[in-house]
Amino acid sequence: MATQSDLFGASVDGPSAEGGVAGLSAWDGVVTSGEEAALIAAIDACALSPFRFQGWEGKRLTASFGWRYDFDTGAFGPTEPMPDWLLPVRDRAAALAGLAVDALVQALVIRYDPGAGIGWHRDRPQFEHVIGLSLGSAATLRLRRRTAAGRSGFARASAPLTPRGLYHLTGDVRQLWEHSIAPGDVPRWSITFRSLSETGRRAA
Ligand SMILES: O=C(O)CCC(=O)C(=O)O
Ligand SMILES: [Fe+2]
Repeated sequence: MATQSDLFGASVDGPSAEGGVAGLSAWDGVVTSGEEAALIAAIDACALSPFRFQGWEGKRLTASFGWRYDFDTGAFGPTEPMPDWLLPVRDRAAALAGLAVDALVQALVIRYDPGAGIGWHRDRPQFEHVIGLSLGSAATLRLRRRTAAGRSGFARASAPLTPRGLYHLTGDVRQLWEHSIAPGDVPRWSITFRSLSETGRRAA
């Protein structure tokens, strides 16, 4: 049975400690261990390529379905449709987040080999809701938000990502906070579903 923890058990340091991190929810045990193994095998069977950003190549391996934002060129547009094996998890993700299934038009699959992580960022404004499923191993979603105090001031928070668990980023955590995952020493896989924002729909 999936359980939801509002605020995700996030621990927050600094100025926004009382407020927590609005917009962050998570559910444990959203897929079974058998489903997890099948999803990992399906991701590994995708044509994964290293994440590229303006000529720089990252260590994580990715493939996009439905819609694609190319960080190398800034191009945004439709791509290969979501494969059938992603649809049951997409439907579960949408139901838990309270969204229509057809709202989640993008899926990004990622494999993080040991030493691969994801640096500080906010997801592209062409997307709205962000829902991530973690597979294979635990990780920590690190969060930071610039404070009024000055250029180097950040409020920081973190939330545990459990394997087979799902997290949803909307509202403040999506719009105001940046997130990152430190490189691990064991592999981790993730599937991130996203809806289009008004900006994304206009660009489509
Ligand atoms: O692997 C994850 O759960 C995070 C992925 C992520 O932040 C992204 O692709 O924007
Ligand atoms: Fe992200």
